[in-house]
Amino acid sequence: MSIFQVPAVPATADAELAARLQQRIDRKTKPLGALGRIESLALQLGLVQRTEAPVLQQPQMLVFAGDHGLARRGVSAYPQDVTWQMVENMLAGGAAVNVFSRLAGLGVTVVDAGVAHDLAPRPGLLLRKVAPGTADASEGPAMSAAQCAQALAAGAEVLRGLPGNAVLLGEMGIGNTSSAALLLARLAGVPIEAAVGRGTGLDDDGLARKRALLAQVLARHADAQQPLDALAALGGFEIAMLAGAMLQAAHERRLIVVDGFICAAAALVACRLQPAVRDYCVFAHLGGEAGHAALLQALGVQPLLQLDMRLGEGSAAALAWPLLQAAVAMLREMASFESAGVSDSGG
Ligand SMILES: O=C(O)c1ccc[n+]([C@@H]2O[C@H](COP(=O)([O-])O)[C@@H](O)[C@H]2O)c1
Ligand SMILES: Cc1cc2nc[nH]c2cc1C
Repeated sequence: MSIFQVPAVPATADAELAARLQQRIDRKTKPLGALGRIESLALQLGLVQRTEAPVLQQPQMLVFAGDHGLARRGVSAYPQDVTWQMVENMLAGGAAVNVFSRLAGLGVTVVDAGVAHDLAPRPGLLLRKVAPGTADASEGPAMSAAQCAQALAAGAEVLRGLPGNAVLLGEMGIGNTSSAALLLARLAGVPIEAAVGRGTGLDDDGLARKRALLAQVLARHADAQQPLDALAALGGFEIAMLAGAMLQAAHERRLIVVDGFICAAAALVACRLQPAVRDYCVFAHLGGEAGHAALLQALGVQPLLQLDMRLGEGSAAALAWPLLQAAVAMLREMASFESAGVSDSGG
């Protein structure tokens, strides 16, 4: 059976560097703290890169796609075929993630983590399919332990081969808000009713059915308490690959921009395995999916944006990217009170 070796993740904490970064930020020509979250972002980027002058090099947008056995149980407002159809749309450049990534100057790579359809090889697509979709988690584990380890390792491997020092992570998978909600309930103890949302747009009856089914699924896998056991039992392949990619990215001290609810659930898995992963993550937004706020709270993080989005794909990560660029530019290019000859009455 394949085993996934959880990579070591160095802590970013460095009190001396943090003090120097804060001093540098405070000497910029602005009232103390006036750039708000851009300032804390700049501090985080400096600590991740261990420098007072961070730089963002060759950022990569990766979209992990996978299908879910649970989708056959009516947990989504859309049919499973939308997963591969949207992958085709992404490869043709027509999805929201493509449009927003183009605006931000980011290339998009799609990773087939387990789509239930054969995708023809072509540029921009990495074929890493573990299986054509997970098993139905209401009947048994979504993945075997070996499949789960394979997916984690494949996610890490995708990262290992990548240039640059920043990755933006998104996903596509009809039914994957169910896996994300189940992981939130299991790994953070959030009541399943609060963790489950409308996903792609279930109506009230659909939401009630989804809640009832996922409560049963959670009870069925009551023994899967440890992060990797929970991940295998509850799915899915794209979430496991995302978690593996995050662990490897943090191991390599790369910055990670986490997209929406499902990506944040993958971050929860990664952080339960290696808590220091959180220091490398920027959480792009708080979206409209019901459990998203509880998930970010469980992680102890603040999102950058709040735009009522609930699309996934990496769309919000692409929108957040210019804010990271702004944080770096502020540190590197903005004048200080001394260099600009501006009076500093701030003490
Ligand atoms: O990332 C989010 O916050 C988000 C919230 C709701 C839905 N989605 C997307 O919608 C799909 C999952 O929704 P569902 O209803 O099929 O579970 C999947 O392709 C996700 O990318 C994504
Ligand atoms: C059309 C569509 C696009 C998506 N992008 C991410 N999840 C999605 C779900 C649907 C249904």
